[in-house]
Amino acid sequence: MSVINVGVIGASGYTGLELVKILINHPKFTLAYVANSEGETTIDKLHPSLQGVCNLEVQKADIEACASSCELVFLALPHKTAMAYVKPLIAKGVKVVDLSADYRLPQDIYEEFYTPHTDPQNLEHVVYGLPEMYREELKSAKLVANPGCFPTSALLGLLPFMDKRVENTPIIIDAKTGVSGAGKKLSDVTHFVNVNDNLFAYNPLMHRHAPEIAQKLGVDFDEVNFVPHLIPLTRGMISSIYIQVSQDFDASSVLKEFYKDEPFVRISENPVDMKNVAGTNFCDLYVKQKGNILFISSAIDNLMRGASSQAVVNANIMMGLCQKDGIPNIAYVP
Ligand SMILES: NC(=O)C1=CN([C@@H]2O[C@H](COP(=O)(O)OP(=O)(O)OC[C@H]3O[C@@H](n4cnc5c(N)ncnc54)[C@H](OP(=O)(O)O)[C@@H]3O)[C@@H](O)[C@H]2O)C=CC1
Ligand SMILES: CC(=O)N[C@@H](CCC(=O)OP(=O)(O)O)C(=O)O
Repeated sequence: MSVINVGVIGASGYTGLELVKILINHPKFTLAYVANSEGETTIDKLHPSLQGVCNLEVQKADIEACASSCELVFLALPHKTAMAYVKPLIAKGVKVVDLSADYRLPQDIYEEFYTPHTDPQNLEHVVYGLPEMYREELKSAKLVANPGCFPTSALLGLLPFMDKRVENTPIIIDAKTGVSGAGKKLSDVTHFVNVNDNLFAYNPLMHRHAPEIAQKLGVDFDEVNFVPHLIPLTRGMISSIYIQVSQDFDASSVLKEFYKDEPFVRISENPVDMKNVAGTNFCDLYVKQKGNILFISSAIDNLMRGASSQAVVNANIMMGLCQKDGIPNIAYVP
C-alpha cells in the first residue's frame, strides 16, 4: 500500500506534540504537513525533545497548503478556532480528525455550553470518535469529532452497565486530571504555586463535558453529576464512577464480556492507576459491587487515549488500516 500523507495543525501544543510523536513512527502515515499559528520554525525548535529525531518545517497554518499535501489532517486547535478550519478542509475533500469539542454535540447543546456554531452543515455527518461505540461508522467518516478526555474515561466505564442501572438514579463521576489537560496556555488556576501540593474541584456539576457524557449515554443532563478535580501531575486521568444497579450480577464478567474483542480496554482485578496507562492508548477499568451500588474506576492518559492516540486510532479506521498501527502500547513505568 502506498503511504498516506497526513498533517497536524496545532503542532506546537501538548496534544499536537503527542500526535507528531506517534505519526513520525507510524508505519503507514507520512507526516507531510505541520503547522501552528506563526510558522517559520522547525518542529525540533518548538519541541527540543525532538532534536535529532525530526526537524520538519513548521508552517503558518494555511488551508490551501494543507489540502494540497494531505489526505487527512488532525486539528489540535482550541474550540471555535477548529471549526473555522474544518469547514474549508472538508470542502476541499480532506478528511479531518478534530480534537476540539466543536463537533461533539448537537448545535443547540454546543451553543449552550460553548459558543455560536459557525459550521452546522458538517455537524450533520460527523462521527463521534469513540471506536468502541462507533467503529463501523468511523470506517466511512470524513469528519471525526475526537471525544473529550473526561467523556472518554467516563463512557468506557459506564457503557457496559447502562442496562443494569436503575433508571432516573444519579450517575456520579468524580474525576481527577493532570494539568496538561488545560493545554500550554498559562493561567492563574494552572500556575505552579496553585497546583503544587494542592487538590481542588473545578466547574462542579456544570463542566462542559457533562452534556457530552449525558448525550452519548442517552440520558438527561440532570442525571449526570460530574465533578472534575485538578491534581499536581502532568498527565493522567482517573474517573471514580458510582451508579445504582437493580440486581445482583457478576459485574466483572459483564465488563470482560463487553470488551472481549477490544484491544485498547483492559480489565483489572485491582483498582486501576494512572501510571500503567501513561503514554498509551489503554483505558484500564476496575469494577466493584456492594449491594445495589456499583463502583467503576477508569484510568487513561488524557493526552493519549483522551486525545492524540485515540485520534490516530480513529484515523487508522477511517483510512482502512489496522486500528493498532503506530499506537504506543507500553506505559511510562516506573
Ligand atoms: N490537553 C488535553 O489533554 C486535551 C485536549 N483536547 C483538545 O485538543 C485541542 C488542543 O489542545 P492542547 O494541545 O491541549 O492545546 P494547546 O493550547 O497546548 O495547543 C493549541 C495549539 O493550537 C495552535 N493554534 C491556536 N490558534 C491557532 C490558529 N488560529 N491557527 C493555527 N494554530 C493555532 C497553537 O499554536 P501557537 O503555538 O501558534 O499558538 C497550538 O499549537 C483543544 O481543543 C483541546 O480542548 C482534547 C482532549 C484532551
Ligand atoms: C485540566 C483541564 O482544564 N482540563 C480540561 C479538559 C481537557 C480537554 O481538553 O478537553 P476538551 O477537548 O473538551 O477541551 C477542562 O477541564 O476543560
